[in-house]
Amino acid sequence: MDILKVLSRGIKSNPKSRAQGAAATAQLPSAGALPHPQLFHDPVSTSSRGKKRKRRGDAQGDETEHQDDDEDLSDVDYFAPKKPAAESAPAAAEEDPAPKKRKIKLLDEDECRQILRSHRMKFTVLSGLRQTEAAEGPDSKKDKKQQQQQKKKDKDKKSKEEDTKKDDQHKKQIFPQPLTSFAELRTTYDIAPQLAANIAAQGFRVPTEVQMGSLPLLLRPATALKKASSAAVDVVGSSGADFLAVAPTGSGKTISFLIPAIDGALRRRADEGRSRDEHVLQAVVVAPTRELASQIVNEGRKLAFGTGVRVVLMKRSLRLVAEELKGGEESKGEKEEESSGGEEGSEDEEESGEESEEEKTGKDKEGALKPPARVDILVTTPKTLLNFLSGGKSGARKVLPTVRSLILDEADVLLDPIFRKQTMGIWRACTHPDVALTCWSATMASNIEALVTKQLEKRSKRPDSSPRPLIRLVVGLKDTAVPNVTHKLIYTATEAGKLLALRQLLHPVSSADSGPPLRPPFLVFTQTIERAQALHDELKYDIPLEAGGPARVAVLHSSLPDAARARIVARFRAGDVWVLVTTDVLARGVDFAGVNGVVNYDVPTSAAAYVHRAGRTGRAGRHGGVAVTFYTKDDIPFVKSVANVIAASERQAGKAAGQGQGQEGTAAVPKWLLDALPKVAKEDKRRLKVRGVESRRTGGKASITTKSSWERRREHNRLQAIEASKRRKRQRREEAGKGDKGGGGKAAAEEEEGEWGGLDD
Ligand SMILES: Nc1ncnc2c1ncn2[C@@H]1O[C@H](COP(=O)(O)OP(=O)(O)OP(=O)(O)O)[C@@H](O)[C@H]1O
Repeated sequence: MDILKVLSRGIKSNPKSRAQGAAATAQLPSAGALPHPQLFHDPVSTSSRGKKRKRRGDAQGDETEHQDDDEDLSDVDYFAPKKPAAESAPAAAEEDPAPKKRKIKLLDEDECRQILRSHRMKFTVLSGLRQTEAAEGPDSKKDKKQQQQQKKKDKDKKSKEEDTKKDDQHKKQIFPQPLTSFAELRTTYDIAPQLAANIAAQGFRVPTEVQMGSLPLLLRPATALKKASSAAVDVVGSSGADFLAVAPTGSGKTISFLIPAIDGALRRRADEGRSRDEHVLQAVVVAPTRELASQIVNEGRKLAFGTGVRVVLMKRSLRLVAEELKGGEESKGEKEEESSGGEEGSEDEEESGEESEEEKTGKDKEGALKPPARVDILVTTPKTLLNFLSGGKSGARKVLPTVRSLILDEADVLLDPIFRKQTMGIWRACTHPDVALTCWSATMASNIEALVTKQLEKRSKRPDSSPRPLIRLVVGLKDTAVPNVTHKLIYTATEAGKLLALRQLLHPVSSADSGPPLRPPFLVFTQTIERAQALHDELKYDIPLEAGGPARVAVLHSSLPDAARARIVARFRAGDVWVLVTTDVLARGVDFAGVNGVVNYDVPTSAAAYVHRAGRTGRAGRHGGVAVTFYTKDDIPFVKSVANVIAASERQAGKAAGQGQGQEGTAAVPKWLLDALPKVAKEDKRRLKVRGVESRRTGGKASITTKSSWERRREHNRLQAIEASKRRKRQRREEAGKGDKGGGGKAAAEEEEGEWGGLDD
């Protein structure tokens, strides 16, 4: 078979297979209209509401039901019909008229409980309830008894584990109001009309689970908990809460933190009587990579359009309004500790050399210091902001006393040793006594939760701070599942075999070999930058020139300059790049809506890494995304955690792992394999997370190739020469055929084109 035919699959449509292709394409994440974004809709008894809720996927049914809900709660549907941004966000809506007093209909606690259960949302108060123990319900006596016994036992033992156990006694479940439609943001939670209009302009039909759960509590905690009977209510009602959300990848966490941040900035501007031109830094959003930070800025600007709230990306050249600390207000050790970089092996954001001198120094051409930037919401990577706060080599250390909200997106990695010192440095610089912390991720290890709890408790002991509980929302299974994605685990005996298997997957010789091909666009993850570069070198000649050639394959990693990274992301978003080879730098947060496939060329180094990488496809409820993971015998000791995530995801999706012979079920990881894979020792897990598979770091296995680069170049040049010669011949025949009455030249050209023929789906 002509290899070029195979490689060019999926490029040009073939009329014969067009109809067939259309049906298949409709299943792809990159195709079709905005899907139903809610992941869970379990049937529960809803007698009090008088309606049985439909299962997930029945978008029409859900919509009707939500519209009915809306009728109860509001007279205006702000979110339908969908209009273009400019139309639906008119300037007239800019000023917030005094909200009319209207009677808000809230759900009772039982109704809240049912809706939250149906969508698999669970709220737990993790800390901050000590002050209100007296007000607790029937369980409080039991809790107290247990506490006393525990106190006795623990008198002399002050280990961390015991602290955690003690904290467990304070965990309480609560049932706040869920947001059943976006219209409620205006009618019940009273957000500004312009902000509501901007949300409407996004065209979302229903809120996702994390939006249902978090928005009421973060916007108006007192309203959200008005009907709740827990002890947390009083505390939250008076001073709000710190918040930790664990929800699946692609479930809309970004707008869940941006809406309250913009609303908070608007409210304080009104309360303080400031004009639209006076900007005070109110919120800081920290994200681990520049790509994610830029994406958040874009989302923020869409939501803040016309409100006067400025959402700004932190750059080295940016000067913020900050308070300088006088000497002695902090220890030297602390300063040194915080300004140190990330750990070895981390794919964090190194400063790259593409900034101009002006940008680096923050001075203009005449050498004068630029005025401070006008910012309400700052989005930053940890190191860029910390560099500013630590004042460079000679400057004084600074703090940000006006910040009222610190938002950690991908909080578990920001609080992991890779970024911990930098993140903690930023947190310490937010010195307002009532600064609220919110943490967001699809994965959250218990040690990270414990760290947050401990830090918040420390802060709450400061004389000027008011008591605030820490509330956690978990949507679905904590840490372990990537619903909505089809998983494949593929074994190859050798590293070289892996490359062949990848090619097979991208360009299968026949569908019987490896199932349906992955369709562009897809992301391919490797363990190291070197391997990403090497794999890119291998794959770039795989796409024929007629289909775009090497430009269709790109590589992105943290050693590239900012501008190059931004360009590649833009080309991938635009569909110009089909295969993007990358490292874990793109594993978290980035939202490429149409990614059809994720290939873990190298096994992810932890279960969490798998969840985030696989979660680049199947976003916002989209179906049809595929996550393929290759493993070799070097990976076998570490594959169990990945296999466990896959098995949990498939259980959620209702796929069976066959038990015995002939009952293999439909699972990517059959039960026999799951049982056979060795358990990973804690120490191995830790080492793997930091360094990856050791054999891939240096030596023969670190490189990726089946041929030498000289051989590859020679092969590529040979193919190009053949193509050029064919083109020349074709042109000659066409020219000759112009005088030919029977059009023989054209026929010959068609015949020759037929050699390609395979651009058929
Ligand atoms: N209610 C909604 N309906 C439909 N699409 C939505 C809704 N909310 C957000 N989206 C879209 O879902 C996509 C994923 O959102 P987002 O990037 O916020 O996910 P995330 O939960 O932060 O994912 P990750 O954990 O990977 O960072 C975005 O394209 C966003 O525009």
